[in-house]
Amino acid sequence: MSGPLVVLVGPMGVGKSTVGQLLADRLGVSYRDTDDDIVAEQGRTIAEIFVDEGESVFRAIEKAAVHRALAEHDGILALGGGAILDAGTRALLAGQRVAYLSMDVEEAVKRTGLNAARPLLAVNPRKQWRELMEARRHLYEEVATAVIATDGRTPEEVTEAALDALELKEA
Ligand SMILES: Nc1ncnc2c1ncn2[C@@H]1O[C@H](COP(=O)(O)OP(=O)(O)O)[C@@H](O)[C@H]1O
Ligand SMILES: O=C(O)C1=C[C@@H](OP(=O)(O)O)[C@@H](O)[C@H](O)C1
Ligand SMILES: [Mg+2]
Repeated sequence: MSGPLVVLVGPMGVGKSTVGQLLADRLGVSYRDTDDDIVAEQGRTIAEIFVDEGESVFRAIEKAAVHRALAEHDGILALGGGAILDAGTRALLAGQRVAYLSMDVEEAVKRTGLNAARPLLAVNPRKQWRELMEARRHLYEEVATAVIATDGRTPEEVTEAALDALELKEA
């Protein structure tokens, strides 16, 4: 299978970036995060791109970054939470090992509610998160080859559960 060893998807704040790094360490492979690629390429934060140019411009930048990373990277790849909104991206994920990290709304508010770096949750995070999940849950499920619940688990415990669910052995 070409492409990343594992692609991580799931909503904002579920721990894709945190667990992605831990998984890479445990498996002895490299880690890449498409949000980091976008910030490096654009020379500005994700929040700045949203404020300056709006969500649709961000999505176009994101789509290009995700497609590039899927073609280039062979380690652990974490996507931004909305990357799966793009049908072309979902098509590229078919045939990949894709882990969907999930959580319920209370856990989401705990992790992201006060974090202004995520512009989509800046106002009324609980309601916004529910609406985002109504629109996206089926897309995460569509692309996933494994679903890992993160509620009440530490990042290390989630990493362990992911290694089990993905049937991956450590280096
Ligand atoms: N399993 C976990 N339990 C508690 N907090 C977590 C867990 N995983 C991540 N976090 C925290 O939640 C926030 C969002 O994590 P992050 O890895 O950036 O998520 P994502 O990349 O999915 O948006 C960070 O402050 C991180 O430290
Ligand atoms: O879910 C989303 O639409 C977004 C998720 C964010 O990434 P994380 O999922 O890593 O927080 C980031 O790409 C942007 O703020 C939009
Ligand atoms: Mg992230």
